[in-house]
Amino acid sequence: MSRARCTFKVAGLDCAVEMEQLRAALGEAPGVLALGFDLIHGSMTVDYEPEATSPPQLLNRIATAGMNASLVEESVEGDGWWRRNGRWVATVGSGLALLVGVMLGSLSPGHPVFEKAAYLLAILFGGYELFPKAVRGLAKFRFDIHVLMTVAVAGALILGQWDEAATVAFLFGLSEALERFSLDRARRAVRRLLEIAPETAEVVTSDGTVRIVAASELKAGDRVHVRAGDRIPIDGAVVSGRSSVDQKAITGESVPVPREPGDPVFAGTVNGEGSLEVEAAGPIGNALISRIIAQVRDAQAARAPVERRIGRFAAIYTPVVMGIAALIMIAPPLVQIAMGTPPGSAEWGTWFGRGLVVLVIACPCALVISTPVAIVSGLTAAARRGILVKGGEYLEEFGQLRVLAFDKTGTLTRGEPDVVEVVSTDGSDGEEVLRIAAALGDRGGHVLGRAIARHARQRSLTVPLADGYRANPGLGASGLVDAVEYHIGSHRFIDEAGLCPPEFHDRLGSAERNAGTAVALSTQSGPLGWIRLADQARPEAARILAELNALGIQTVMLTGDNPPTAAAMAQELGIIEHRSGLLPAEKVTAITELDARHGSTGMVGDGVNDAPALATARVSVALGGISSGAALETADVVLMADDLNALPWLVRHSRKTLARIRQNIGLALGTKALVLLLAALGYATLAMAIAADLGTSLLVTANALRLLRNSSPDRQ
Ligand SMILES: Nc1ncnc2c1ncn2[C@@H]1O[C@H](COP(=O)(O)OP(=O)(O)OP(=O)(O)O)[C@@H](O)[C@H]1O
Ligand SMILES: [Zn+2]
Repeated sequence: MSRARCTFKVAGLDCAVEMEQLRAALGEAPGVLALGFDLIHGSMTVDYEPEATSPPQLLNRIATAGMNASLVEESVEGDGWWRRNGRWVATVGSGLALLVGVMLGSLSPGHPVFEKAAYLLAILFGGYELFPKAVRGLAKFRFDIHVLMTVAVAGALILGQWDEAATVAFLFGLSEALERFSLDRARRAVRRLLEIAPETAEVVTSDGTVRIVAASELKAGDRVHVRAGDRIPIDGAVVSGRSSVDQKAITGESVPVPREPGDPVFAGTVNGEGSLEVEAAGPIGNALISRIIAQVRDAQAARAPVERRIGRFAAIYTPVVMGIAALIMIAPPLVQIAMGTPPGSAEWGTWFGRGLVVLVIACPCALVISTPVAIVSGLTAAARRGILVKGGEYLEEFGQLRVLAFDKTGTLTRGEPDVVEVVSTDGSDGEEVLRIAAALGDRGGHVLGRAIARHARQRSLTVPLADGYRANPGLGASGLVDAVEYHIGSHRFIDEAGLCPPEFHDRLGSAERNAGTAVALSTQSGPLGWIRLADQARPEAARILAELNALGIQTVMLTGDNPPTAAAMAQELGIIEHRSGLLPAEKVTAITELDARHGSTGMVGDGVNDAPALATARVSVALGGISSGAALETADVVLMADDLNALPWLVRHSRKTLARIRQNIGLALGTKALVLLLAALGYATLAMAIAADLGTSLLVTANALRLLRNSSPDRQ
């Protein structure tokens, strides 16, 4: 069981009452081991089992107790030198004792007592964690790895094979130590993300002097001075200065973004050529980088389906092999007896020994440990490239993806449409159409509406206020301006409302064949005109779609936009399949149908209109996690950068992760089969069996950890 500690700053924690409330909320929570309070600084430390809970879950519990807290600090393995190093000390001790035992055994006169004492020491050191675990397992009638290995050690002792028993105990201790080490290594790699944020900050005080403060002490409103070339210590907004900032730490892309007063900046990113003054948005615990790390940690804690499958397999495999071992121990001597050998001279010892070897082979170590290491390494490598994958299951799903559906506006296009034409049915210059459309656009959050409102202001029109705004997702919106009811939306919208007379229908139809999206404006009595807006394809979109196709992934565009616009955009992007005029519910049907026809279908979208379709897809992907907090919370996969570049890498990376897992399973099972064969033929010793297991464990773990290197962020 591992132990971790984190520290929370709790608002209003200054007397015993709050302390008791927190005790009540957290004391009995799963995975919580101990609570500590510091009333002077208003902070609380929680010791917990990282397998059972996580800081975000703890934060939720604190929130349900009605208190507001933020994460200040966490350390993965609890403190204490022994806790971190005890296992290694014991393993080294066991190895040394084993060595002494072997040397004493090879001396010609022999010192049986000292020799046995040395082996006993090796057994105790090697098994100091193993034996108690076995006892606990047995008490619950659970025949796990620990029981297996303990039986093997005890069996060897019964046979008088002290050296074998000591070797088994030592090697098992070593493999457990290595297993923890590799998992910790993969997990800690995430911490390096946090470590990129500086520990101290220069705070500008009200009298203009600069004070050095620990980054963990910063709070909302603090003015922080960031020198040229330094890392930014906190999330916030630039209040003075001009510079460019390298956001690679978060987005994985090192294209500097220009920053000036009003622009947001993030902890851990690197300030460029100019110095900046930044107003902190909140404590470091709420910073984007901290939230990313919390998400990655949660993702690491969740078991991927492939891990569960292997767990289920091991749960069958282990007892089956135990049964075979028992059979090998008893059956051949019984056969000998049946053939007439007197029971006393049947070869009990030989077969007991062979059975023990099989028992050790039953240990599914290599099989069980390699997969979590691969998944955790895979998630971490992705996070280091600015790709947040919310769990091993999505990595697995991405590796098997057949179809990727894309929303159009804001995903394949920039999502910043410009008004290119305003047409009024009364033949005027369309200012009235624009004013009313802008009034409605001001009310809703729709990209097109906002673009119309922006355009009206650029033309210095006064935009009236609209009342009673109602959105009709995927179609349009309605509202009152100066007590008159207006409808704005797609051609389909006014057609279905019966507000599209034939002559207007034809004119609008031919306007729609031009580039862009035409949005019609109408009253209850008929259409007033339309506004055509053009959005540009993202510069990287066509290239990325081609790359995905080359990887064997079919790309589909799903849009609520009208057919001619959609067709033109599809042609420009080289996307083969597209479906247009879809309402949100029809996008859901499209996803279900694609999934049934072609296999695993994922979707990339902005989550506003597409939330139902995104939820239906096997994996949902959101872009621009750095600019939209909502994306960070809802999508299964978040590309922190606001572009599509990470997608092909993620496909290759997920496939690589799955391939590593498959290689590892093959290697582990292959070795086991080989040793089993040798054991059946009587060629394998106990120590050989466990050494093979350890060797395979090492190999597969190293193979899994190699995925971490896949993140070398400079390749684009
Ligand atoms: N609030 C609105 N104001 C104006 N037009 C709207 C509004 N809502 C929907 N529409 C119309 O309905 C069409 C489809 O709606 P919407 O863009 O919301 O769907 P979508 O599927 O998200 O589109 P896309 O695939 O382009 O992102 C738009 O092209 C527009 O003509
Ligand atoms: Zn019409």
